[in-house]
Amino acid sequence: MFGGAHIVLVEDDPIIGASIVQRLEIENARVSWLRSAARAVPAIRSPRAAVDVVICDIRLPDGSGEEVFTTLCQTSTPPPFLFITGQGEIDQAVRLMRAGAADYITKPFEMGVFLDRLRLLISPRDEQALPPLLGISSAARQLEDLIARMAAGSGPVLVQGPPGTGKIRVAQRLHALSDRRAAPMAVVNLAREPDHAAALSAAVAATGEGTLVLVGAERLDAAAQTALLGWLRAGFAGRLVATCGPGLAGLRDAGGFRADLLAALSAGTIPIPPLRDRPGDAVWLTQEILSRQAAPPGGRLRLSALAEAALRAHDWPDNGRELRARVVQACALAQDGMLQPADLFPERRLGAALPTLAEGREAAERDLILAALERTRGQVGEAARQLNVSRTTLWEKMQKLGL
Ligand SMILES: Nc1ncnc2c1ncn2[C@@H]1O[C@H](COP(=O)(O)OP(=O)(O)OP(=O)(O)O)[C@@H](O)[C@H]1O
Repeated sequence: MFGGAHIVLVEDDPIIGASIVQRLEIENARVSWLRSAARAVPAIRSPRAAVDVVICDIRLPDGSGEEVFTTLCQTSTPPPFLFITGQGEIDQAVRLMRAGAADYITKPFEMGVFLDRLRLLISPRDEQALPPLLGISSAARQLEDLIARMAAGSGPVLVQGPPGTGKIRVAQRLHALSDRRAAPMAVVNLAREPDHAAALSAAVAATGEGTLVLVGAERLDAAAQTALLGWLRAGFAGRLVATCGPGLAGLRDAGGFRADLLAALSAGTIPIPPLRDRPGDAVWLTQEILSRQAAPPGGRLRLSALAEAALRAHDWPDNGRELRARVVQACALAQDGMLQPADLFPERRLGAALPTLAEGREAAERDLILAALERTRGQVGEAARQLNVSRTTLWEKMQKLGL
């Protein structure tokens, strides 16, 4: 019935808890059973696997289910909550429904009725048992819904976001969810292709009715831009998915990208926000990467509370790519089975080396360029004038710094 869905049960009564767990497991769910409010909050906030639904008793030994729900709401959009209430607690349950909880059921209940109510809360997307792609934040969930809806279409898609946010993963998910998934998916990384028009032409032929992924659309040279527009207008049988950084509109304004091609590409846009705006996803991605690392002899590494706070606070200029590199490095540095902030950010250890002059210059340039873009509301030409450099120089620096 539950197709591998991950259900969190917050229940202190050993008899009720055991009978619910047993029944849910028979129905093919994965259940995490927590017996107190104090354990429930962190387990739902930073789960090892995305949570599809939470079943929560209102009365807990160290607080109430309401406190668990409202604490989670302070930092994120929690998964659907089904509350279990006693006869006298219906007012509280109604209040929680108004605050966004999904449903409640009053004790004693028939197991069949309980399972039916639970099934309604597990969305069809989750029944496909697809693992989260970008994270568990509400922004990531909304993006995944958008990807699923776009997968049903056939027009070009532009996946736009800062470096290392997983744009190629999004393109792969679009292909995997579409009815083109049995056809080929060809990837052209423009940074590695000396002759863009020739690489595109070969990929168009190889794609057939499948998906053509164009990585780094802002690099597309003028001749290849014209050729690509021609293919799209002539009714290209496959589907084009292009990835790009946040500056494609600026490049168009500076005359470096065809406006008609950009309009055609951006009819369907998937904008990926930077990781620093989704701190919960940074913790989720860390847990994901840890769970895929070979476990050291003492057992799988755990994340200390300080390390979790450091992950949430970091700026992540290189997003998921940086996070992956830091976590892999931290696994080699960690001691006593626990990841600490200094394992993830060794450059912050006392006595760590100063940044090099080149790093310092790069950081100062980044700050100045960001300030100029903010002042000119993103107008590259005007920002270049204020910084006394040419538009091309500014554009190249923005590319290099991933702005
Ligand atoms: N949500 C994520 N889950 C797992 N890995 C991720 C995620 N986001 C980024 N990564 C990792 O970061 C790296 C970059 O991913 P990907 O190539 O898809 O990003 P991108 O946005 O296309 O990057 P760029 O624009 O810099 O080329 C990969 O190693 C990928 O595994």
